[in-house]
Amino acid sequence: MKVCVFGAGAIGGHVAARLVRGGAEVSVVARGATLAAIREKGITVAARDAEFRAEVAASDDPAALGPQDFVVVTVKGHQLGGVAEAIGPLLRADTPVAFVMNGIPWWYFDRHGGALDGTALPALDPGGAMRRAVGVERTVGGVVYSACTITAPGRIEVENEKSRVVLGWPGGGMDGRLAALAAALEAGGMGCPVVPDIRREVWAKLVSNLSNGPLCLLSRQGIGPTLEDEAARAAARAGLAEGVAIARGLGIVLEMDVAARVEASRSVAHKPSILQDMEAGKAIEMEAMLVQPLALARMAGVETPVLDLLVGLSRKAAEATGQYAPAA
Ligand SMILES: NC(=O)C1=CN([C@@H]2O[C@H](COP(=O)(O)OP(=O)(O)OC[C@H]3O[C@@H](n4cnc5c(N)ncnc54)[C@H](OP(=O)(O)O)[C@@H]3O)[C@@H](O)[C@H]2O)C=CC1
Ligand SMILES: CC(C)(CO)C(=O)C(=O)O
Repeated sequence: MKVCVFGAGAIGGHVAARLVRGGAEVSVVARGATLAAIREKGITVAARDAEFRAEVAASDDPAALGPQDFVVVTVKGHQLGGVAEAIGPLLRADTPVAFVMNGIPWWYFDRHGGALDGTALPALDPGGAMRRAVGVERTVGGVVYSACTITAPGRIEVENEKSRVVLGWPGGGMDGRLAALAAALEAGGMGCPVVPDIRREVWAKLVSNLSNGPLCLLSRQGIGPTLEDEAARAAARAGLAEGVAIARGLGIVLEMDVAARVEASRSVAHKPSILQDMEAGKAIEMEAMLVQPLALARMAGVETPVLDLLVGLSRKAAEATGQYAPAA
């Protein structure tokens, strides 16, 4: 199976290396120092279960990699415009494209059903560029649980015990292509359940990003250290509860013990990717992960005073340093 991972950063590098271990023929679209390092010495993953190196074909030009059986996109939300421009040469008529990223995906209301079916989210897909370049027919939703940090170009450290990517077609269902990708990831040591309702998975993870992410941006510390503070834990519980309420307003009922989830997060030292980007002086992935969920809350008539404050202050902090990234 020929798979291309578009964006070989922390998550993309980890996924690509697991796919190699699982027997897939893997290439990556990468650039700059990451591309040079991967060409020279492959991708190194240091995880709890194994430390290993994986060789992949790498290029900054998708045309050099050619048509694929599957493409996995793992860039930051505000980098999708560049992907839409470049992805064409990787696609045959039937190549599925999985978007394995945090936040509300650009396709969220496609194949959604009901009154909101087909609602476009221009802040996540300006001008409909991704809809034109990829389209919903071949789009697969993805949610990733893997706490990754790049410690040198091409080297990724993974903090959590066992990583997993959850995949699902926006309209539900399963087919051989998804099964083959999932099997390769599983064989490489990364869990990969395929689920009938990927939007539920989006929200099940997003509620944590929404509450912990801004708190860590404001404290400039990892999740566990931030949650040592009792007031931060109270805010995290309130933020999580508001996230669950937004999901419910959109028709997704999450069975979640918010207090238990906050307690469990106290043992996670990881600095969320948005904090890693803030510290590195890079653009911060705020639109898909923080801003759009609150826009959807307004759409669903759900009030979110705690998240409004947390996200509002985080946005101000990012704007003050020129790191607020609207969609590309
Ligand atoms: N890191 C983590 O622990 C987790 C991250 N996530 C989510 O996963 C997604 C990916 O995050 P993460 O891996 O951390 O991000 P990274 O910034 O580490 O990786 C993205 C990579 O894509 C590259 N890229 C972007 N656009 C292009 C392009 N047009 N051509 C070539 N390369 C490109 C970037 O290059 P460059 O650096 O030059 O921009 C970068 O190397 C995000 O949605 C994030 O929220 C989810 C769970 C955990
Ligand atoms: C913090 C983590 C690993 C999950 O909550 C994440 O999604 C991120 O770093 O962006």
